Amino acid sequence: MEAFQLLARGVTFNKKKYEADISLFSNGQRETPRPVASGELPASLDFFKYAKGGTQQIKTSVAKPIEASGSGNNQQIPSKKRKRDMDDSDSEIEHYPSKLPHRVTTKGERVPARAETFVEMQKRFSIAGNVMRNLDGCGYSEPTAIQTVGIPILAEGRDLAAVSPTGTGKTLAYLLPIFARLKTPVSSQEDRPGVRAVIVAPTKELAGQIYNEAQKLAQGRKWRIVLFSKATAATLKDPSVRGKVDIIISTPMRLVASIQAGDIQLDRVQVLILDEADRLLDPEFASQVEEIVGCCSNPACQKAVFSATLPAKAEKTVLNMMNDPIRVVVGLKDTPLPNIKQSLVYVAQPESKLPTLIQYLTSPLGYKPPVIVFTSTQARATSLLSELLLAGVMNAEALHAGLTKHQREECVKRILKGEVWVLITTDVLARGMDFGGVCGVINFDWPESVQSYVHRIGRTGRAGREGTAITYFTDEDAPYLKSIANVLLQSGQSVPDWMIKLPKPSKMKRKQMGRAQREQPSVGFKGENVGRSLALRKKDMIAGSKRRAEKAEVGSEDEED
Ligand SMILES: Nc1ncnc2c1ncn2[C@@H]1O[C@H](COP(=O)(O)OP(=O)(O)OP(=O)(O)O)[C@@H](O)[C@H]1O
Repeated sequence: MEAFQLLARGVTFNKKKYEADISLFSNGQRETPRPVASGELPASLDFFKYAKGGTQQIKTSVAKPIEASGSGNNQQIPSKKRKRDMDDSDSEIEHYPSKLPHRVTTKGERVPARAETFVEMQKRFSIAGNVMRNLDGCGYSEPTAIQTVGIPILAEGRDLAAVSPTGTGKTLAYLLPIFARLKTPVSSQEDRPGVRAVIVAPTKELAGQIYNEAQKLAQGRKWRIVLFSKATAATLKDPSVRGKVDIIISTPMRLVASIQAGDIQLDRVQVLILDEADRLLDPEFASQVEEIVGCCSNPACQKAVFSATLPAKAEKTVLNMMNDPIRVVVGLKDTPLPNIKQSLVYVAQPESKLPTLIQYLTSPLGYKPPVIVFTSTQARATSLLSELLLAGVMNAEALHAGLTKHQREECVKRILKGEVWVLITTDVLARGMDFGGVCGVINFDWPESVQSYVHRIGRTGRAGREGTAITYFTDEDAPYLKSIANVLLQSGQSVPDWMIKLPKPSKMKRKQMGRAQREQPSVGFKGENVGRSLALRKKDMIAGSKRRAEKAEVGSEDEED
């Protein structure tokens, strides 16, 4: 069957009409890789001989949505885990906005009372009328769980470490209190204290998205919100310009470059937010973030961190930076919401991933666009795009850190306009990005960590919508299955018994796996193996794309960050 798929690549073929002929290639048996979440242990994976012991499914019940009254059911969670989280908590509440039940655990001294509606928040925290109208304009009628709890905490000036699943509205949970705390735009104040709030995010794309959200809320008033780039950083060198800035949104590297050049001071910052905090504490960013935190030297500076995942070590670090903090966890840590239907698909060999994906994307039954496909490296994203285009997959694009700023921005615009059906990317887009209505995520390459898995699949199933997440795994990935299988189990999905019984890979093995993922060769057969005419088409396509990239380059002003 695979041979048939390879030979037929790039050819439009009515598979339904010639079903009988196709079946000749499959030797009467379909070898199509299949989801194993509900299946048996593939013989080649039975390293530990679990198959004999049966492949009984573990099935935890999926949380039932609770009624708007808010009385009711907890998400079903393994009892051991539930106990651990409850021991942690000072209070436990449930919330239901966006159609999903959420269990909320808070820990800390004198936790401010939650606010059930935006109107209640306006009354308690004197939120400006225009911000309320803008909320309405965005279609936000009731707060999500993290908003009901997080907004009062921040609006009352407390430090906060918040963990809430992907797509549950964390951005608004910190933007709204910033506007409440800053009260009036700096331009209407006499002393022009400048830069009063700083939001740090790990990628330019995410910083840009937060900026757009902040602008939507700020409409109608003279808030000065700056998305930090080389160009804006240059204009802020002038103290009279800087003095009029309310909020800066930046990646760590860009902000630190300005701090080190003496072009910006953060000593009057009143609110510092670290979005995707655990990522910001990775070695790549940690020293820069430390420097930013150190420069926000105002003793009254309020600090808050947000993420869908916060491993224990990162949590300890952030809590140490804070003053009398409150910790909030919505749902279970590191656990996707049950509205994302997850499956693990066994594909045996790395070479089988491509035909499996092509079959999925060209199936006569169709798939629901748009989908996001994650690869482990930029080179694999680029080569996978070439292969998909050759196979006739429509409206596919690749977006990764190897593109210029202009190319990345243009691609994001096309995604937001709905012009991209298949977006191939790397972990650069795994966190925070909110492309409304993404129907599915495909992990073409195995994610390097549980956190990466949770954030990748969180690009779908946002704001209470449904989504699907498919993860391919090969024989080589099998030793790392257990941790992801546990995530599925914890979020209420079916997982075969043998997966849970697999031994946990050591730290050393996990490191090796990360290296192996990054060292994978390009995807596909590099032209010469798929026939001369296809190779020529591929060459033309690459030349065309280079020409377009060069053309785009002319218009681009700032390629850094
Ligand atoms: N109160 C609300 N009512 C309806 N939709 C909302 C509300 N708050 C936020 N949203 C929408 O929910 C979506 C997800 O929000 P957001 O991007 O802030 O999620 P997040 O929790 O930060 O996710 P991630 O962990 O992936 O960064 C956005 O499209 C946003 O517009």
